Amino acid sequence: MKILVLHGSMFGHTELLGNAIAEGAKLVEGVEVIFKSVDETEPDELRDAIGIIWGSSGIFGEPSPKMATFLSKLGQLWFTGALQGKVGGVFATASTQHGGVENVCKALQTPMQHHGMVIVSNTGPINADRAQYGNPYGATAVIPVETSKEAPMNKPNDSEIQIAKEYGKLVAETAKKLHS
Ligand SMILES: Cc1cc2nc3c(=O)[nH]c(=O)nc-3n(C[C@H](O)[C@H](O)[C@H](O)COP(=O)(O)O)c2cc1C
Repeated sequence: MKILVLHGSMFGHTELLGNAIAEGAKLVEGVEVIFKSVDETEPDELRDAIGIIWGSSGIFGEPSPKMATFLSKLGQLWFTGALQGKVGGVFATASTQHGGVENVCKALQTPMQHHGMVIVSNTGPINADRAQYGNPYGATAVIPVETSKEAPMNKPNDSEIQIAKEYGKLVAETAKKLHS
């Protein structure tokens, strides 16, 4: 039972969040998790996955060009109904609190709906962490831009990583329930 976690990260930030999602999905017994960039992914690789989680950085409030290019290659999969019934989830990063991270999630869900996928909300225990860092649409992180090119890369905070792990696990569990 394969779960694909695919990122359209341009500078590495979204890749870190995607890695946490993949780590969470790996906690589900019997599930094989593949984590990679969309530009290293051929559309046919999606055919035998039971769950697909894809994510992107926000570029002016929309998914990155890398992600958009990948989505534009999925026409044949739509035409053949290849993704219908698969379980889906999304993730996104941006650098500012109101910089469009929710919009990016919604924009990443729309193609999943066109493909007939079953989208999993990012739900869990209602605690202080989720109240501040949770996002019903998917796993997200707001990561400030580095102050210079030499500065070390900023990362999602511990709460964002933890919620992302829980989301990866939830999507994988849901996919396993629906497909076993
Ligand atoms: C051209 C460009 C446009 C961006 N637009 C936004 C934006 O609208 N809102 C925001 O909060 N961050 C914006 N960002 C910041 C990125 O979304 C943020 O740094 C993200 O974490 C980068 O992820 P990545 O390293 O995985 O590509 C933009 C960055 C670039 C380069």
